[in-house]
Amino acid sequence: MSETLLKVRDLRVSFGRRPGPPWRRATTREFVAVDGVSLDVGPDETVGLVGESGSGKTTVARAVVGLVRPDSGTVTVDGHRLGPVGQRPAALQRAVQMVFQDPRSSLNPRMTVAAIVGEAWRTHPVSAPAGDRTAALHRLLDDVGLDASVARQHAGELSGGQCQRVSIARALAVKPRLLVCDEAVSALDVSVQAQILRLLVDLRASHRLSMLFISHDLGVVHQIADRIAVMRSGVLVEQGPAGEVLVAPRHEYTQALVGAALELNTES
Ligand SMILES: Nc1ncnc2c1ncn2[C@@H]1O[C@H](COP(=O)(O)OP(=O)(O)OP(=O)(O)O)[C@@H](O)[C@H]1O
Repeated sequence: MSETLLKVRDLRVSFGRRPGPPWRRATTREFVAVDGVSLDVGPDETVGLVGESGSGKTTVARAVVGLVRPDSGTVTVDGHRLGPVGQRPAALQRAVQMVFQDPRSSLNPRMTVAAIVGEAWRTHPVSAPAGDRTAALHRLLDDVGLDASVARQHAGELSGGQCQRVSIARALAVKPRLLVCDEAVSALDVSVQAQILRLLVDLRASHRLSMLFISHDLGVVHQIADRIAVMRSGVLVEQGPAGEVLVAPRHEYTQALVGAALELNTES
């Protein structure tokens, strides 16, 4: 096993049409959303990826989980290079799981919680419990702070916070090594946000998880990240230990972000 769990190197992702025939080139400009991003996440480490809206954070996350194909650069987990979803060996696909921003739209409202977790086990049979599945499901729900009775409920009947707990349970069901959380608490009320954040901090320790935790909110990232990486306009402008980045930011953009977060804090 390598020292670094996730290694992203020189990642570049663009959107838009590729240059077409020479006579149309002027109308087929690409948009570079992520340009030359390199970052590492170590075992048991949480890295916070911050930056304003549109800076490219989600695109980095989607490239890490294989939902967008980079133009160039590499993503490796434990030294194994990851291709797009569907082309990854099952063990690697299982190793990296994502928790999305809006739990209501990432779960099928007509499925029961038991069926949602069961589907994860069907997709990754090696992680399915060998013995009593109901008991395993109840343990998993307990891990994420949900009562066993929730298993029979449909996702559409649950609150936003409960849905996010189910999303986390679904991710944990396949025993990942790295959880990519993309604005995982942003859509929730402030009090629920704090509960889910607490849950993620606890699970990180109890399940020995590494995390790439994406948020536009420095205050939230401050509560969970060991290291912080700052993105602006598709480029990583600064990264370092959370304490250093927050207390003594070097890049002027990070200084502005920290200043704005402090201002919000004193206003509230
Ligand atoms: N599928 C896509 N097609 C075209 N452009 C895209 C696509 N996905 C993202 N983009 C663009 O890439 C840029 C980066 O978007 P991204 O969602 O990665 O930023 P972000 O930092 O996560 O922002 P937010 O917090 O608002 O989601 C944006 O300008 C966005 O409009």
